Amino acid sequence: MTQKSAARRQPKQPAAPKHAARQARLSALHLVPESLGFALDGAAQAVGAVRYGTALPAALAAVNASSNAAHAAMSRGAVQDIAYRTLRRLATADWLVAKLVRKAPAAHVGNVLSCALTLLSDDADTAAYAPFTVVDQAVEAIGARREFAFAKGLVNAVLRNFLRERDALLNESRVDRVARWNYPAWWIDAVEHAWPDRWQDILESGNRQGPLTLRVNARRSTVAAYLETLRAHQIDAREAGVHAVRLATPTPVERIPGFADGVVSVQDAGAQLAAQWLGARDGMRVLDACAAPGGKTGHVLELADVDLVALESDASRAARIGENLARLGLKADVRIGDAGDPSQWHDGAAFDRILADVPCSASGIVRRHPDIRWLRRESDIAALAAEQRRILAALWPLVKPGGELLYVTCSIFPEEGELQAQWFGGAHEDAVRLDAPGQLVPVLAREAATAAAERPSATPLGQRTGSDTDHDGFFYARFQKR
Ligand SMILES: C[S@@+](CC[C@H](N)C(=O)[O-])C[C@H]1O[C@@H](n2cnc3c(N)ncnc32)[C@H](O)[C@@H]1O
Repeated sequence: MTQKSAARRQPKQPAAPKHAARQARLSALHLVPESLGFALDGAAQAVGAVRYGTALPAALAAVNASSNAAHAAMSRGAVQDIAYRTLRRLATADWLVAKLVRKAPAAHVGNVLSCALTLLSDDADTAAYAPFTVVDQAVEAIGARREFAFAKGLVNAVLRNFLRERDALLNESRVDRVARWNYPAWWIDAVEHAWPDRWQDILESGNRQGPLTLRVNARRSTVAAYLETLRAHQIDAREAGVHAVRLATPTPVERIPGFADGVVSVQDAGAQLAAQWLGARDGMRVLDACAAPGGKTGHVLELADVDLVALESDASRAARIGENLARLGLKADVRIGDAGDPSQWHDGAAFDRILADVPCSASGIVRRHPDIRWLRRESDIAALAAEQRRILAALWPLVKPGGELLYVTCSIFPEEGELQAQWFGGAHEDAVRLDAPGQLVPVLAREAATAAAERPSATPLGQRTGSDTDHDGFFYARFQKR
């Protein structure tokens, strides 16, 4: 491949690149499981599966399941890290592949190239591997698959050519809007339309790795006491909300003091506002209408002794509610059913509080789930908005007079946020809209001061929300029934 021939090809868009035309079954892999080559091969398989519509956690589980248990244990962390990095920069990587390879390569070869190019695009201070190691191991990874061994020379040449012109190529890729921002074009347009003053920061923050935030179980400890515990374990952390503590460096949960015993749970600071704003008090009857895996259910139960029904439509996900509550030593009445059809599961008794954490695009949590942007379609947003309305309309009659419903989405699209709240208020004469956090958008550090000023300073319970702003994107609206 020559410079000239590379220049002849136009870069392509990422969602369904030609090199992902068909996902082939792979031959046996002969590589050392601790090697970067083994991890690149696994990450390439996971990225390939995401291109075909599989969610990244399921794709990674399938990759691990395809190795023997010992090999999977050795490579799991590196495979995951490379797959996450690549999906955050998939459009840039695909642009580079299209630019540097004359004829679209086989799907697996293209995916190995995308993973390797992502690692080589990292700045020196954040790069996980030395460039020569990445090139060498990508070639090894391709050579270790019998059916792709012919492409070793191609992979070697593409990666070396990239390194020779790295900065110029990366600069050139930024001219392409999709390659620059690493989201589908419709997503970029939607964020720009909704947030004309801060769309670039929102997109950029979605490409950073989210922090690890913990929720301190109010029945077991306090933020101040738990920070002391962390200090004693030499773990650097800071307060990030009323019950929230953020670790300076993400740490596996097995190494987090008290996690196994339910002293803390992993939960984003933005998600922790749900239980606070729901304001459930001892003795109340509460419905968590879309409950799995039970993150917010656990928080509500940590804050008050309530009679809580945890509803979930997906039986396999519902099982996780029980697992999470067991770790916390808490109990709920878990029911399987459609929140939009109470006749399936409702016993007729009304609720003082309903938490409606409805299914949504998850556009607010892309920094933790970089696959979401590539899995969603533009048409999903209208379909999800219709589903959210169906669920809200069905839940409202179950709220007691004087009771409250808290509507929550982890979305930054107004169609799933403020526009839904306005529709709900207009469609329900007996609904009074109360104070609530409204739309929280994930922001970069330099925007944090502005965002802190915009945030409400107190919850309805008079608690501080904390001045922290490094949270995922959420929307909150609260309604009281007259
Ligand atoms: C945003 S997640 C909930 C997260 C959960 N509240 C937490 O904090 O851990 C939405 C959940 O709603 C479930 N769901 C989707 N449609 C539903 C429906 N019609 N009725 C009940 N649950 C539904 C999904 O399976 C998913 O588990």
